[in-house]
Amino acid sequence: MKSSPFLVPVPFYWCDNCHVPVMGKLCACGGKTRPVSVTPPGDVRPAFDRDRNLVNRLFEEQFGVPLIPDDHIALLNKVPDEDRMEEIILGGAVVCAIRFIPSENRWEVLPRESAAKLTQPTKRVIRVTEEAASYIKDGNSVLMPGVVFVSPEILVGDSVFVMSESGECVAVGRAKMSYADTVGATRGQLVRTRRTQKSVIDPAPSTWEDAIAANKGVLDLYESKSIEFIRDVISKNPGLKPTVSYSGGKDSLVTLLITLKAVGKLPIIFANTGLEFPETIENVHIVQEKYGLELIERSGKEGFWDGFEANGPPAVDFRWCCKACKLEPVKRLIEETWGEALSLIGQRKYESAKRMMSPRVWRNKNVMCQLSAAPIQHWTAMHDWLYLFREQAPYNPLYELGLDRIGCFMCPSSDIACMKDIEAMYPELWAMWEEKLSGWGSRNGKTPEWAAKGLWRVRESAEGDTDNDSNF
Ligand SMILES: Nc1ncnc2c1ncn2[C@@H]1O[C@H](COP(=O)(O)OS(=O)(=O)O)[C@@H](OP(=O)(O)O)[C@H]1O
Repeated sequence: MKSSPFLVPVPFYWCDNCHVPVMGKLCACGGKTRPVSVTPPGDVRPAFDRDRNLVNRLFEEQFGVPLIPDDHIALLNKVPDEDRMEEIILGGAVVCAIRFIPSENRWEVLPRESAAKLTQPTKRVIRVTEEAASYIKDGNSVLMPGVVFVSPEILVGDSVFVMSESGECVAVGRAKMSYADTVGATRGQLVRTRRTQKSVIDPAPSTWEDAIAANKGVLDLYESKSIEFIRDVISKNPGLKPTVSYSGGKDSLVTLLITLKAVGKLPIIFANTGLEFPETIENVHIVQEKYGLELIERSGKEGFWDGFEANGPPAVDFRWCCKACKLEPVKRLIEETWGEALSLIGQRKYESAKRMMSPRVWRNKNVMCQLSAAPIQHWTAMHDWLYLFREQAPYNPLYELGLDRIGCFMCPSSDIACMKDIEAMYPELWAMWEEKLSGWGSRNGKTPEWAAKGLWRVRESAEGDTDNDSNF
């Protein structure tokens, strides 16, 4: 049997003294940390204001109260699901997950018992006697005998909190009966409880400054290892022009900052696909100016629209676009300018199964003139963010607007939840894309749903060199 590439342990811990995440077994305070159990790959990241507002709004709609206290830091962990699902981590425990249901165009909260240690739900609550509570804590369903209170808004299928009369949350689960069904009922299964991992929670306030201080040793170590790697790969390849591939994303920004410390200024290469968000273009220029760097930009716009006419829109399983808009322009640029180059790239192993298996130094078969190297291959997104906060780096503001990955605005690898956000934030850009999709669709026998419902994102029968995860 093939083992999961994600069996690599996630270095994600919590310090109960400092009330912050620590990316190692020892906190800078000297205390030992405890591991936090998150779903692999565990590329945990901070919840920014927009993420916090979304979680609070959803929790309030379902359970009557917001979840995240203003003075607590919150983290997100993207987990595999039909579309988008995120674990929400507070106080060193996963307190709930939110998942997007594309067919219903809505989010749902899947709570865990630990959420009730942070906030007291007022909606979708069931109260049971202490005797029933001890039975339910053993993993049993909630049966009508023993139930003393049912919130009136409960419908069949709703997620609910099951509380004891003394106020302890004894289980979470899905209602099998509505409130109306329970009126006068003395029998029946009211809730099928969900087994969730019992986790320790440390519900105390803290700040990102506290987290940066707690991670000092870890960040210094990761930085010095990456510096060592950069110096080593450059010295082993003296004939190659060293450069940094900068995309306007957080990983390439970390890579750039570390490169500056390792060897000073190098030219940055930006392949402008013509499908970038305005904030990304602006970020590339801000970074170039702030660090006084030579920016070498190439456009991949023509390649994209020519490819679109010939192939139709790119799909998750047919990403011809990376080759056309990024690899080809960069290949030409390197061949024309230096012949061959070494590019430091913001690739990390926690980003995808393919990247988990990738070597740290490689050549893409489509760009043989470029030797690629990943100084931050072993970093998680949390390392990135703590480092960027510590260095007060000018990161792309799109991350604060709810995007966790920066790339082309209509990347087929984005989930529907993300595309809905982008459509709302950039209506004109999205309308242009839908028009192009509909035009190509009607010329090629596609139904209107193909364009409108995101069906274009998957093309099962595609063949050829699609360079799906471009390994830039
Ligand atoms: N357009 C463009 N121009 C210059 N450099 C780029 C570009 N796209 C990707 N990269 C480099 O590849 C790193 C990983 O990028 P991504 O995972 O976002 O994209 S890709 O799938 O590799 O195309 C990426 O780091 P981050 O984007 O910060 O993750 C860059 O170092």
